[in-house]
Amino acid sequence: MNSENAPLSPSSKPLLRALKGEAVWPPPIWLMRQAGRYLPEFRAMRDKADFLTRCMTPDMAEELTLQPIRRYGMDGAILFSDILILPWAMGQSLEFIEGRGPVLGAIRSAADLQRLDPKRVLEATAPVRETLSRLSKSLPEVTTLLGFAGSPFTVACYMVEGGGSRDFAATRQMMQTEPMLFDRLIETLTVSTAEMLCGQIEAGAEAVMLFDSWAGILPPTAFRRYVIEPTRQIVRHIREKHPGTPIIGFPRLGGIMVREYAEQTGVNTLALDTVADPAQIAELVPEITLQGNLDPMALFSGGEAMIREAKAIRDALKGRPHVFNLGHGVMQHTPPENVGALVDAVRAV
Ligand SMILES: Cc1c2[nH]c(c1CCC(=O)O)Cc1[nH]c(c(CCC(=O)O)c1C)Cc1[nH]c(c(CCC(=O)O)c1C)Cc1[nH]c(c(C)c1CCC(=O)O)C2
Repeated sequence: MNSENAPLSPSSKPLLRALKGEAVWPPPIWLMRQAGRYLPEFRAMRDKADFLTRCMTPDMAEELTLQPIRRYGMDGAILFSDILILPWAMGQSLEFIEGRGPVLGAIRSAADLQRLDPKRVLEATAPVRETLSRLSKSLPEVTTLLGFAGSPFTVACYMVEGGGSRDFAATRQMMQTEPMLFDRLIETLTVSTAEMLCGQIEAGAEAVMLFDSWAGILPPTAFRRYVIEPTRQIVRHIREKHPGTPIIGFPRLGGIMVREYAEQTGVNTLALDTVADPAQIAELVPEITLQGNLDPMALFSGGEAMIREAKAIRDALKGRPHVFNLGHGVMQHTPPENVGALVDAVRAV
């Protein structure tokens, strides 16, 4: 067999190479929430089934994962699922309500926590692994398949609050008044998240991402205890079983604390939020891969300003391992053509 039709080795995937620490130029690109309501083909599927059904039906989840790959040829395909699948799999009630977001049966006491059953997780998430295993066959050869989970702290925020919140007051109060209960919740989530991510890797995920969307609401001592330490444990557990699989950490709005996070958790890649200055962070953290961090509003608005901002980020990180992405998810009414223009701009050399 000559080299032209030899099967591609994993290292010929630009995103995987960048996640493993190589400065690939131009940087590979994928976007958080690239499968979403801004795509007409996504909205068409939405009328067919509720969100949980779409996540837990391999046919649908596979199709939804593939939609942005077909349209834009992204370098990464992120599994269509949600961070709240984990509490749901443990037995917490979960509903996604139009215009309101997720609604869960709030965990406020030891008895509430006791009712959850982490032993159910493996079986309840079997369809997710089936989706990944189908995707590893249906994706283009150059595309990297990404699994993910929420980080224990962010998932705990939704579990305690019973949904989204402006300030997650009930969660922060539980940390103060019932630290043993909150610690137990975090420990339960840490173990289950590590196991779930290993399962995703065994089913075909080539890298995994930990979303810690609310890390930035914590003071430093709590950030170390509830963000850095659980992440470190999850990374250690995954490394023991799957030493070569890259792990992306996203401690959103972590500010200067991202330095300790990058030094101490062992993640391969630090995902930057919209507020982070890429050049400054590059100075601050060890030589790991950086991911990010265009403002989703720049993508929403498009035009020359978007292209200028995207190129400034790309050029600021030139020479260093970088994965182009947003600083947070794609906004709901983003014009799909702006996403195409962004991909072209990032790839134009
Ligand atoms: C906090 C959080 C959640 N989910 C997620 C986070 C972390 C990232 C972040 O900070 O945004 C992560 C997530 N959610 C979803 C994905 C799938 C893959 C992708 O990025 O394309 C991923 C990686 C699908 C989704 N998750 C959700 C949708 C929309 C539901 C629908 O289409 O009916 C999608 C496509 C619902 C969801 N899920 C969640 C909320 C708060 C909501 C409601 C808000 C909203 O509707 O946008 C919890």
